[in-house]
Amino acid sequence: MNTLRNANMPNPLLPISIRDLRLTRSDRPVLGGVNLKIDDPGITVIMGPNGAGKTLLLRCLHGLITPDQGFIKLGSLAVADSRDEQAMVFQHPVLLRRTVLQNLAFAAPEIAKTAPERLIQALESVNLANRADQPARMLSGGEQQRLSLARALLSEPALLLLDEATANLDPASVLLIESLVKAQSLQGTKVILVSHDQSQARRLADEIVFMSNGKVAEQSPADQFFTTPQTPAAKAYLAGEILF
Ligand SMILES: Nc1ncnc2c1ncn2[C@@H]1O[C@H](COP(=O)(O)OP(=O)(O)OP(=O)(O)O)[C@@H](O)[C@H]1O
Repeated sequence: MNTLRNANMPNPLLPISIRDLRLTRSDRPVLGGVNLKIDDPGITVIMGPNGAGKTLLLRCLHGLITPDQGFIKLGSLAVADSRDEQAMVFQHPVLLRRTVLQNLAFAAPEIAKTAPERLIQALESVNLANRADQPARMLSGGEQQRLSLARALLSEPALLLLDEATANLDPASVLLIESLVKAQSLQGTKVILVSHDQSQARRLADEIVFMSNGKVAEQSPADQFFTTPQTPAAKAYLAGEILF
C-alpha cells in the first residue's frame, strides 16, 4: 500500500491544545472547563466513568460539536481547518446503503480513481475482501466496524479518533482492530481512543487521559496510571467502584 505518512514526518496536528472547553446540554454543564495538552505521537486513551464527557470531547475535537466556550488548536490549525486530516470511528458504524467497496470509494473518490487497488488492499487488511460486493448494511456489527476502520485508515489521517470502537466485538475482531490501530500509530498517525476496557488500554496506550465530571482529572504515562493513579477518582475507577 502507498504510504502517505511515515513516523519520521512531523505530525501537522500536534500538539493538540484544549483550553477551558465548556459545553452545556439541557441546562447542565457537561463539559465544565476541559484543559488538555497532547504533545506526543502514539496512542492516547481517554478513560473515565459513564457520563464523564469523553464522547463529547472527541466530538468537539472532530468538529461535530461546537463548544459554548473555549479553545482547541491542532498544530497551527483550528478544528474546522483540520477536518481533512482527521478521521473518526464511532461506536455504532455509520455506513451508506451501498456495497462494501462503494462505501470505501465514496469516502476516498481520488484513491478510487487513481489507485483502486488500494481499496481492495484496505478490505484485505480487515478480512473483508470477499465481501466487497455485498451491501454494507448486511454485514454484522463487528464486520461493519472493521469496514469503518478500513475507511478511516484509507486517507492515512494525521489524527484518528475512535470512540469505543471495539465495544461488543468478538476477541478476534478486537485484536485485528487493535493491531491496525497500533500499526497506523507507528506510521505517524496520532490516535486518540475512548475505551472502558482496561486490558485494551494497557495493550495500546502510551498515555492515559482520565476524565471525571466533564473535566480532565489526570493525564499520565500509561504505566504510571495503572500502577499509581494520582487522583482518588482514577483509583476508584480502576478498582471498579461506581463514580458519580
Ligand atoms: N444532547 C444531549 N442532551 C443532554 N445531555 C447530553 C447530551 N449529550 C450528552 N449529554 C450528557 O453529557 C454527559 C457526557 O456525555 P458523554 O456521551 O460525553 O459521556 P461519556 O463519558 O462518553 O460516557 P459513556 O462512557 O457512558 O459513553 C452525559 O451525562 C450525557 O447524558
